[in-house]
Amino acid sequence: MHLPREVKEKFSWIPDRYLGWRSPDNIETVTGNRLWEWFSFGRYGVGGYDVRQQKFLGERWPTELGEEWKQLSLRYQAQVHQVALQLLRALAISLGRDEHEFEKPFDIDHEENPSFMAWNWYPPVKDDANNLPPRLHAHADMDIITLLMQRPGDTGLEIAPGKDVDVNPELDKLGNAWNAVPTAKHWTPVDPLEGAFTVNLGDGLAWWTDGLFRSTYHRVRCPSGNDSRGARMSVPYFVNPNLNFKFQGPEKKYPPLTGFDLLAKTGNAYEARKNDPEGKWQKAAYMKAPDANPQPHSVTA
Ligand SMILES: O=C(O)CCC(=O)C(=O)O
Ligand SMILES: [Fe+2]
Repeated sequence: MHLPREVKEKFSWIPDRYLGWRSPDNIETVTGNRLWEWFSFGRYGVGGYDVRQQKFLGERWPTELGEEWKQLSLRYQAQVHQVALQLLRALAISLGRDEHEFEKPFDIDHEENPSFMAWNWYPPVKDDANNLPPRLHAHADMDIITLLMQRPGDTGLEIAPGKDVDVNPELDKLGNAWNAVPTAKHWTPVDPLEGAFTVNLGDGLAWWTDGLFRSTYHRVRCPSGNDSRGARMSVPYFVNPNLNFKFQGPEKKYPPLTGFDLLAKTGNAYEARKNDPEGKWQKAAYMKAPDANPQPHSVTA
C-alpha cells in the first residue's frame, strides 16, 4: 500500500467490477474514520468480471508492482485455493453431503471462477488512541469461505460465530441468509497464529446449507490496552463459485443463487455504504430480502 496515490488511483475499485484499490476516502464514511485501505485482485490482476454486464474483462496487472509480484501472487492464490478445496471437502463430509459437492464449481484454472485475494492495510494509530471506532466494520464475508492470513503480532480481529449472534427470526423468515447476523452478543478475539489461516464461513455457504452453517460475523477493533499501535496488514483469499454455477440448499429454504449474484451482493454492499453516511448501509447490505431472481447490481436496498 506504499505505492504513490496516483498509481493506486489508476486501479480504483469499481463496484461493477469489484476488484482494485479502495481509497480510505470512500470507505468507512459511516464512522468518519479513515482507518482502512483495501486492494483486491484475482488471477487476472485487477481485470476480472463486470458483474452488471456479466462478462469477463480480461487480464489487467498493475505493472508498477513488477513481474515478480505478479508471479508470486499467482503462486500464492493457486496454493491457497488447493487448501480451500480440502476444507470444502471436509465441510461437505461433515454435513453428510457428497464429498465433492462444494468442491465442484471451484475450478481455479477456469476463467469462470472468480475467487480473489485482497490486501488490507490499516495505518498506525496514535499512541493514545482510545474509544476509536473499529478499524474495519462488523460484517460477514459474502463468499463461500475466506482463508485469512494475519500477520503475527497484529491483534484486533474479533469474531461472533453463529451462537454469538442474535438472529432476527422475522427477517430470517424472509429467506435471506444475510439476515442472520444483525447483532453480536459477544465478540471473541482471534489473534494470529504463526503458520495458520483464520477461516471464515461466508454468506454463500450459509445460503447453500439452508442457514445450517452461519456466516462468521467479524470486525477489526481499534488498538487498545496492550495492542500494537502500528500498522495492521492482512491478506484474505475469498473463495467464490463459478459465475454461472447455480446453488441452493437441499431444503430450498432460499432461492437459487449464481456466482454472479454473489459477487453483485459485494458491489451492492459497497454502494449502499458509500451512499449512506448515516450508517444504514449495513442494514441495506445485510437485511434486504433477496428477489426471487436477483438482478445483478440492483442497489435498491
Ligand atoms: O484484517 C482482517 O483481519 C479482517 C479482514 C476482513 O475481514 C476482510 O477483508 O473481509
Ligand atoms: Fe471479512
